[in-house]
Amino acid sequence: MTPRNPRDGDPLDREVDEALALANEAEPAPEGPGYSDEEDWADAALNLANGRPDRPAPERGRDNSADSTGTDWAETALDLAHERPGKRRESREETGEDGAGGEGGEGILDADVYVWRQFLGNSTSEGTGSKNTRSRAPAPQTPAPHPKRTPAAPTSHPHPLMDEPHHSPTSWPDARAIAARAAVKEAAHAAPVMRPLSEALGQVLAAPLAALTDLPPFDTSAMDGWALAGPGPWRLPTDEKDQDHGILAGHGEAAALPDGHAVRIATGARVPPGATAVLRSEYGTAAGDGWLHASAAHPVVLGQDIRTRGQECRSGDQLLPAGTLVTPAVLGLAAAAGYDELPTVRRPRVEVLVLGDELLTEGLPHDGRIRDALGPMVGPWLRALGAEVTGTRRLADEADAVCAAVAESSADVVVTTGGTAAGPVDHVHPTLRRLGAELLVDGVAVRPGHPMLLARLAPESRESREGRESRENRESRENPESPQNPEGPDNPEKSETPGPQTRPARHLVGLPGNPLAAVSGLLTLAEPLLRTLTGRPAPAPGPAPLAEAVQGHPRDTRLVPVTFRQDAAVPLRFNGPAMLRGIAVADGLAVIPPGGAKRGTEVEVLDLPWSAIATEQLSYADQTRHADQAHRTPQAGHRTPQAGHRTSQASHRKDRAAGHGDGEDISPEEGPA
Ligand SMILES: Nc1nc2c(c(=O)[nH]1)N[C@H]1C(S)=C(S)[C@@H](COP(=O)(O)OP(=O)(O)OC[C@H]3O[C@@H](n4cnc5c(N)ncnc54)[C@H](O)[C@@H]3O)O[C@H]1N2
Ligand code: MOO
Repeated sequence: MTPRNPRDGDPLDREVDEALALANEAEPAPEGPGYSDEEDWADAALNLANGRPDRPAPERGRDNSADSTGTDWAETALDLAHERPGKRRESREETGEDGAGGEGGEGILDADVYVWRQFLGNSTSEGTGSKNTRSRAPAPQTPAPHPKRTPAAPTSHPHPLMDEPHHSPTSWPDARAIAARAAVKEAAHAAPVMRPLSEALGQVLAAPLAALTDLPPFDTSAMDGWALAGPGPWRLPTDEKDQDHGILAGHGEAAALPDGHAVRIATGARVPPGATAVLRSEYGTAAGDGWLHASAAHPVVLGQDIRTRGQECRSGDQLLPAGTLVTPAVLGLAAAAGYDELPTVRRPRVEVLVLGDELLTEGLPHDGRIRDALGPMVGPWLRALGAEVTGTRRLADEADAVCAAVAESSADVVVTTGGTAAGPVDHVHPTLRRLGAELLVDGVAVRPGHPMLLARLAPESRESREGRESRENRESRENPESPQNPEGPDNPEKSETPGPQTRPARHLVGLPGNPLAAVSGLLTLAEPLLRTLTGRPAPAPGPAPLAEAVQGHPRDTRLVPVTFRQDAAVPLRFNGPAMLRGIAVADGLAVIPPGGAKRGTEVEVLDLPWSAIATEQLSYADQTRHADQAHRTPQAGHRTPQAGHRTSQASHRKDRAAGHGDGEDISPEEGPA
């Protein structure tokens, strides 16, 4: 049996996570990151906590004969933590080691001390000077058990990966890159969907938008005034109607204007042939003698206030590349350029499976049961990421039920919540094994959310598809009113179920059950996966300076909810893995590298995809109005989507930051610790 990775499933790691959250809340964080002088003791504390040796005994000066009673091994961690930096540095140099994590740049975790203090009743135990410490330390290879807390031993903690080759979590950047690449083939095979403009908001252009007309399509007047021919003064028409209104917008071509003549014209009206300029009404005087005079202050310039045909674009010009998000402005431009419908990227169909017997769908928590916080949250977020959420189903913690639900799902992407860890009813790993799925990412070095996973499922088998289809047909015959989604019309769109040939594989994103960990999984794995499947551009990198230092995990990336104030990212409290209070008032998730980040450090901030939700909702309203209109696939010869052209959408961060700068945002200090 391969020894378990000490980082997998260690309860102490969870304590560290909680402590990180609390440490951020309790005291102002010291100016991080790095705390390079203290790297050793943090490693030592973690190593001992994880029941593994920290340093070879001679270098550490441990006395192997020391008695290993009770709290010794824990005290040792604390003792190491209290060592003087100079001493530690010396020890590091002596050993030539680079820290236990092997990833470099590891930093101290004040939170580690916090955890240890909690275990030890907030005391550091008597006589724990740097020298005494070493002589009292137990043999590092055989840490004595703590009376209250036994360091995890390989055999005491079954983990689904124990029987597999050495498994280490994927780094956070790698996990995102893998997720972004995972469905490239599927994205390339998906046929575009033609949508009427009224249903295209929030979709992504599957093909470049080429102008179907010149814009403006003819020479138009930019102002209300007179169309003029040649130099003035100009003779005005004698016809009463022409004197009153002249040429109005929305009419066919007017009669040619002879040289030296003028005629009233409205903004947007077609300029008559022969006109050389437009004179604004406020710059000219029609004295009543049949002549128009330009005011001396505004001499007429050739072509003034005429918008010439094709000024904005010529027919055939590319206005927008494929991959552009259809915003209200894009709808307007497309309409102006002659479009009635747009080729859009087919939205990936996503089914959400919420696992957990303890979950309630209504009312207050009782009898050890809690409200399902993920069911209401994950679907809308997935829609904001461009998915067509076909349904959110709650499943019992029952292996066969979970396996059947995943196997039979017709969705392109199955998103599960909970059950990713190694508990007795955590059925995600066993299900994936049973289904022969390929694990692309199995655990990520990120806090919270480290048990998250991404798998490639075999395409739905023919038997499974036929069984499902006949069941669905039967159900819809029996109850034609009932939506397929048991939660109601999660999405009113007509389903864009493609043929099996366009869905060569399906994917599964396993989100951890802790709610903030699930959000972390959404942004780490689901966002890049769906970005590829929806043809959306990668978000523009949006670094922001940290308003205060943030403690780091020694090896893992941390994602910390932040709000923006005067362009700086202010870390929010209540950022523990099981908490949603921080993220609920956040503008984004700051990416804190292993070891932490100092105040002022520019860190990446992941946008939370709720600005897109607004467009989804608008789209929803429009869709209900146009429910009778079927989606059509493009006719032969219609423009086909082209890969590779992606524009990055403007980041809203600056705007949001400006908004928060006015002092009306929610204070990150609000609420009790
Ligand atoms: N032995 C180990 N235990 C745990 C590990 C580990 O590595 N080894 N990792 C911990 C971490 S970190 C996380 S995160 C969780 C992930 O656990 P699961 O994905 O298996 O999720 P559950 O055990 O089902 O639930 C965890 C937690 O979250 C609550 N939960 C679940 N679903 C919901 C929901 N829809 N709404 C609200 N809350 C939910 C659940 O009640 C649990 O409290 O595992 C740790 N354990
Ligand atoms: O720490 Mo878990 O990764 O709670 O998310």
